[in-house]
Amino acid sequence: MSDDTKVKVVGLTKKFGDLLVLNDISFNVKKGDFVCIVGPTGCGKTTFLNLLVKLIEPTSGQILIDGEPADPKKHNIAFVFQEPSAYPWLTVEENLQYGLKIKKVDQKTIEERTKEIAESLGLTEVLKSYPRELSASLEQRVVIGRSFALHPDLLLMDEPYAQMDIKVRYYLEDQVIKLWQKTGSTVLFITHNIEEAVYLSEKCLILSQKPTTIKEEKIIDLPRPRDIASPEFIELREYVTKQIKWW
Ligand SMILES: Nc1ncnc2c1ncn2[C@@H]1O[C@H](COP(=O)(O)OP(=O)(O)OP(=O)(O)O)[C@@H](O)[C@H]1O
Repeated sequence: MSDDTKVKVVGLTKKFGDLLVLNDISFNVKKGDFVCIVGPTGCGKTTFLNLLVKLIEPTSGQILIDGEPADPKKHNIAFVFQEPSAYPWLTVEENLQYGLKIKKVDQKTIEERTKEIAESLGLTEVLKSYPRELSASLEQRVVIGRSFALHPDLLLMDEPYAQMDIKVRYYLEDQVIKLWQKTGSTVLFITHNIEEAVYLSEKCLILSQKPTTIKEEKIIDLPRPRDIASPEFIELREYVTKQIKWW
């Protein structure tokens, strides 16, 4: 495996009973890449992330991170799922610092990261609040902040902005790009929103209907910052939409 491969997926197959969901999928993700996974509803996008973090086991095939079987205990992975899942017994500040304390990061770095993340995600005013005192959208920002704070090697995001209004979503899309540019993390981002995928990614992995295979790996070679109203952007957005064709 070449040195610049972060994630290597080999012959990955997942069945639930008789239902064949992922059908012998293979692909590589380069270190530092930003890949969006798009595809029809129910094609197995979340199943793929669940396999990656070992919530479930594959029927066959494997996922390697840095050449070794994926293991969230060993690899520096952070994830944000669709439903907000801040730790309810901790304040916002304690949530942001949770992973850093487990990793025994020094106190000065913890304080610097907390300040920076709280400012960039608009959480400074609520640092002493508990998740139950926040809206779902604000709670999701806490979860996003908790994962950003770790400066993970691999950041997995499953429709993280689905519940946000459009202004907040645009703002948070720019924040994830900033984090990615600053830390060099590899990002795998699942979304239903094709505009979001073309705005964020260096590559769109387009999945087929079940039994799911990779329909295309589409390179998104637009300069940044991207302009969603430019003809080049619209052309790519329409191309990816046509490839998915779930209607
Ligand atoms: N634990 C499970 N047991 C049985 N079937 C499952 C299980 N988890 C997922 N499935 C089925 O596997 C298929 C893929 O589900 P998955 O949630 O991964 O799709 P998805 O692409 O993320 O969907 P969406 O676009 O709606 O978010 C679906 O048909 C789903 O019903």
